[in-house]
Amino acid sequence: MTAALALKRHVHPALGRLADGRLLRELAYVDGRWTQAPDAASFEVRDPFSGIVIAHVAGLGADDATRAVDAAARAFPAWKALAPQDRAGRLRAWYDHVRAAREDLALLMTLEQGKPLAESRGEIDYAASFIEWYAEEGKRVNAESVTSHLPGAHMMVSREPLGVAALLTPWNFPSAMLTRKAAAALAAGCTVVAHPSSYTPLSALALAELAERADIPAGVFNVVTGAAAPIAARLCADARVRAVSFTGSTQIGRLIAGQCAPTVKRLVMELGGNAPLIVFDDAELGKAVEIALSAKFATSGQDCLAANRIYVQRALYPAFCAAFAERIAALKVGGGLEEGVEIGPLMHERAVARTRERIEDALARGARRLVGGEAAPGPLFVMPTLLADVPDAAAIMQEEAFAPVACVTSFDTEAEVTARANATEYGLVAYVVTCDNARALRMSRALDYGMVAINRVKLTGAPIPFGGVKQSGLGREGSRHGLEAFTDLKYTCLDLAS
Ligand SMILES: NC(=O)c1ccc[n+]([C@@H]2O[C@H](COP(=O)([O-])OP(=O)(O)OC[C@H]3O[C@@H](n4cnc5c(N)ncnc54)[C@H](O)[C@@H]3O)[C@@H](O)[C@H]2O)c1
Ligand SMILES: N[C@@H](CC=O)C(=O)O
Repeated sequence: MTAALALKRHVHPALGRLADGRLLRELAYVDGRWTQAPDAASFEVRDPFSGIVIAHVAGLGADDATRAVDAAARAFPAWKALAPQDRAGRLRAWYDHVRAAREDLALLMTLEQGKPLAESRGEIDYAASFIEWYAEEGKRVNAESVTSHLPGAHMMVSREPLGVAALLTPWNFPSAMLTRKAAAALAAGCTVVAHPSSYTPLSALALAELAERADIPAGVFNVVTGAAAPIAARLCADARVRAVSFTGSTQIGRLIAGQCAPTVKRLVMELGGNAPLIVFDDAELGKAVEIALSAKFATSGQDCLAANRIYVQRALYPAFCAAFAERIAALKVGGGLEEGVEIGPLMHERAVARTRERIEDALARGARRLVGGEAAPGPLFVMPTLLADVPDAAAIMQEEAFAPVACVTSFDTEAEVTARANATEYGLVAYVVTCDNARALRMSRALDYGMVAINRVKLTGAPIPFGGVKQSGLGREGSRHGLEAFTDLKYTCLDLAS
């Protein structure tokens, strides 16, 4: 089905704003062809704000995933054999197309994901930055040399692409999570089979359209749409798939790691967060509140980096709660296309029900609701909420809220708050707000997290190694480490006498 037909069939009024209608793709992209499911199965993609169906996307199955791996395996030798500069040229062209289509890509993202348009534009910039970064970094895939310990032998070490990589991406960052993985894999010389979340496949399909325009060869970049469980299971079971890179919950990450064990694959896992944000009483109140607001409410709280547990030192606690409550109550809630909206809908009904249960659990355990509970503008909304005095044992402090609900509690000493912040199976990011530099460094060393932000929120980007410790993940994305994750070291020993 062509995009033009799709535009006629779907009635979402905002689709008329697309400057380039061909970016709305409903078919999967396999071996350089736009591909229907053999039984023509499809699934609906809905705008979570209005509930209006935006598209019917091809519902491929496990056998189609195998066909995509066939294509990726066929394409691998030629893609690997290209000079890194040639691969870089295609990636650079892909980057240019993404930049040029920024407004359309942002619109599609807001329609399928619900996030405010300004956040979608920011995500497109973020997504494009990974393509640009890896186009350059792919030219520098170097390995160390080894001084021979064997007489008459010359030793060489190189980095070789792993082969076919499966990329399983989530709905909260539908473009950036795909390009952060795909650009690294492609720059390393791997070929890719991507599976986007069925809530947000349109962003991935638009990126495939732009990859095709960038002359990325058939079979090198494939997007298989359809139910996650059978497709992911088939990709994990296929011995030709040498790496699986997944972003999503720790629960599904464990499942995928288990499915990959029989074929011993390289795993890159970007999983859950449960981030602590620690505000010491020497902090400037206004700055601390702005940091908390941004660290908690970006992406409407549906962010693996979201501040899930906010610890405020006792002397500052009452003033912090009052000022934070005032800022939260003023957040503008609504559809992502409305001017000035800061908080959009959640992704699905399960998330709304789960959030309500967690709020009730916290209240039953003695928490106080300072903001929230008002009527919402639609069924998938949870109004921005502030809970104070939330005990550490509450479910919402133990699990990621993934919703616009901020939980605040007080603490007395540095040692106490460090222990409480570390008392979790997660270890992605932690935030610290203090004017004492020595304490900031002590905290960074003591916090068992892969990333620590001190006196600021924004810390990500293409040059940094993004990732967590403990059950927040395996490996790193971004930076040269993200590229090396898609390579193996090859050691060659040459006999100098022959
Ligand atoms: N780290 C992240 O960026 C991220 C992104 C999305 C969701 N999450 C996590 O997910 C939780 C809430 O989201 P949810 O209810 O949609 O969670 P979920 O666990 O149902 O889904 C999470 C992701 O996993 C994928 N998935 C689901 N079942 C799968 C399977 N059997 N095989 C392979 N992939 C599968 C989905 O496509 C989705 O993208 C949150 O608590 C959060 O921790 C994390
Ligand atoms: N916000 C994260 C993605 C996780 O949800 C990022 O910046 O990469």
